[in-house]
Amino acid sequence: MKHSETLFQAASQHIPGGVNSPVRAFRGVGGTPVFMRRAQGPYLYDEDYQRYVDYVCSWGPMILGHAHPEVVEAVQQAAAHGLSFGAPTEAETRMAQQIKVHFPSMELLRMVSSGTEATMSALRLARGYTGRNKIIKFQGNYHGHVDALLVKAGSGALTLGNPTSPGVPEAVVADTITLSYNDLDAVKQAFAEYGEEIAAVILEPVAGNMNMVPADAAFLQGLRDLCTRNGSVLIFDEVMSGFRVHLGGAQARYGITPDLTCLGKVVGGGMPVGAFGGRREIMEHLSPLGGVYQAGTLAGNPVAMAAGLKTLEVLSRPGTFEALEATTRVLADGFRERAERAGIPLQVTHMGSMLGLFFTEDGPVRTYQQVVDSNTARYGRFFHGMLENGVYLAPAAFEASFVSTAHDDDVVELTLDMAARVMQNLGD
Ligand SMILES: Cc1ncc(COP(=O)(O)O)c(C=O)c1O
Ligand SMILES: N[C@H](C=O)CCC(=O)O
Repeated sequence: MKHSETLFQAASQHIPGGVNSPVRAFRGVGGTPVFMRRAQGPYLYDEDYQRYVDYVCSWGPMILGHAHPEVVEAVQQAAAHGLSFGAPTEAETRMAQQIKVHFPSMELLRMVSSGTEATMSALRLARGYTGRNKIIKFQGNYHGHVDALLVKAGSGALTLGNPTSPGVPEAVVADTITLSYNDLDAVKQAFAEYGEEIAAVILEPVAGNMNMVPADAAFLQGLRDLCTRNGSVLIFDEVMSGFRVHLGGAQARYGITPDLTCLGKVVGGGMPVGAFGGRREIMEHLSPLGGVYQAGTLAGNPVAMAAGLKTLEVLSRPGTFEALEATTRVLADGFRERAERAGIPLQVTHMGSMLGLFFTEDGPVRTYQQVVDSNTARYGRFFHGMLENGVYLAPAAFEASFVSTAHDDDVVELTLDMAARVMQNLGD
């Protein structure tokens, strides 16, 4: 950690908290963030030449593992033809077509440069389309740092104790109604009170920013029905769950179709990309067809499209997703079994290639309250024990873990051996 410590001190002189995104600062688990110098397959290598099995996967995007040779080659080829044109390219159409193969509900879609842009734009569009202002979101869900959605948010906002951010004017969040995840009665009540004023309901259909909590199918179906009945737009934020819980995201997994979908992470293959799209009738309200303005200098960037397209192509090969899901299941079962043997109460959630670890007896975990009541101090000790043994988990108790196609049986076995070792000395 010697070099990481020096680098962190230097970074802290110039960058707030020494990091360009807060959860990286390790405040959720204590200690000094590990500075990485390279990554390959399932491994990260730090500045002190330590190797780690990586379950952060850059917070989701690296679904094929790091520096996948086909993706790197595609990026190199695209870069050699120019980094950005600010004009349309054929690759953008191919990307839209490729996404629609898996997400047919996205009849029209637009590329942006981050998940935050995707949710921000979807929200504006929903409001422009309905002519209404109020929106419903859920506690512990995180949709990027969009002002109107930084209310009782998950991820770093929750970890760092600022789920509702200072700097967001009250007027901006006056129309944000925040409810409990998986609590359909609360949503029914809100619709009973505000029905005709509600522009949109936005949620993570599999929440990955309060660790990993799947929505109940009845909850999602209930939201679908309420939105349809009240003329509100149902937005699935699948920035994280897209291509992760199923190639077609949570909407394919649950068989419930939203009006708008937000994507990010995997769709960019490690490059800064997001996308939003949905019903044609709604999407046609976007400029230049309609009046709802949305734009981006680097939107549809050719190098990013190349990375995303190749990632989706490799991921779509027969058997690839199924194998990834099977690996995740072995890992989840293994964590459960090792914890049981060590007498440590642990709840494990998993779906597709996402996984959640909660140190609590209170399962299955379905609510925000269960998440925040879990033993986060113990998670911190587990995190550091695993780190010392060469396994890099999320440096915060409120983040999901991710598996890639590069995580093979040996890597999983090694991870579970280390987990068994660390659980021997985990304390209370
Ligand atoms: C579900 C979800 N939505 C939106 C975002 C925002 O994406 P980005 O960080 O690319 O802006 C994230 C991650 O940060 C996310 O997990
Ligand atoms: N949970 C966040 C996104 O999914 C983590 C990424 C970040 O905030 O840096």
